[in-house]
Amino acid sequence: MIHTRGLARSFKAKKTTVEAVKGVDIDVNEGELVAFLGPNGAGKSTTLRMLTTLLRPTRGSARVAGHDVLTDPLKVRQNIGYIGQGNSAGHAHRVLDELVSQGSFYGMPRAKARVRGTELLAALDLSDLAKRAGMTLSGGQRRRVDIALGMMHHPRLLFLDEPSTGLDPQNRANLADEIRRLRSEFGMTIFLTTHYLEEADQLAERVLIIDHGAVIASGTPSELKATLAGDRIDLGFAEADTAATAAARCEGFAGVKEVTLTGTRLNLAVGEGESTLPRLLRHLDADGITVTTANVHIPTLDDVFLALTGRTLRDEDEG
Ligand SMILES: Nc1ncnc2c1ncn2[C@@H]1O[C@H](COP(=O)(O)OP(=O)(O)OP(=O)(O)O)[C@@H](O)[C@H]1O
Repeated sequence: MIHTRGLARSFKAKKTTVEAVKGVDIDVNEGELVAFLGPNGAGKSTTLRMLTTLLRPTRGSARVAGHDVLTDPLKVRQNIGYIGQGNSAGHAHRVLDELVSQGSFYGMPRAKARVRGTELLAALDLSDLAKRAGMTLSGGQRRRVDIALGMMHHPRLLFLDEPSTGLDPQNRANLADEIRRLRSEFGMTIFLTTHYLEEADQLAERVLIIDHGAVIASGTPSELKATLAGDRIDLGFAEADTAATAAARCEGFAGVKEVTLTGTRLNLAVGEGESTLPRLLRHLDADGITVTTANVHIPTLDDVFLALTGRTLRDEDEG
């Protein structure tokens, strides 16, 4: 559904050149729900704008929904839906009329567009809002109307650029349900960008992580966490000496991959945290070593990002 090779885009800004996207290879199969995750400025929107034919690549190639973005941009547009950022500015038109206009834009007769619009509003639980002016809607309602707009022409592939930015957690969760439903009811392929870790983790079947214009990892959230981060155990001791003795005992213990000693604390990289911890505690206890605190840390996608880049996405996530 999406296949890019060496796709790149640079921008000339004053005397410097910004390499926003540095030659990415992306493959998304029909029916997949993929999240493109990365910090601000990583190159997500630039990639999306190239895939949706809004921006010309500097180098490389991209086939989207079966057509080449450079030689057949019109065909690409006819087969995709694009829901960009910041569509939520007020619209004076009524919601259903907006949908009908969108359908007309794609060459649908008005009567047909009205039927399609009514169907979509029902499918997205928006029928009650059909006669409301766009500008009177809440942020969450507006995003769902934006999705309906993007789906008027029956696209097989939907692009969503930061769909939940600016929404409160409740509306973000509702939108996630909606996106899952689009997948299951309409069998759509969905490619969304996000800098919300939880959203990528819970919603996407596959996550592509982008940083400084390059794709640095691709996999299911659990694959990425297992291969790139792994479980950790944190142990606390009353004295630094005890911690040092415990560190020596933990080296080479079954399931322990790495031991880091910091003062009175030990941090262990382990295969399977929840099953290793009780065995480890019994082992240390048998040697007369008293552990004062113990925690198992199951990795998040932020730990994956940290392992790959040495930086955290968490600060971005608060925004
Ligand atoms: N028109 C432009 N002129 C100059 N630089 C640009 C332009 N558009 C994007 N950039 C730069 O390209 C880089 C990637 O930007 P992009 O908007 O693709 O990032 P992003 O991952 O979508 O970030 P965000 O999460 O903030 O939307 C950034 O350094 C940005 O400043």
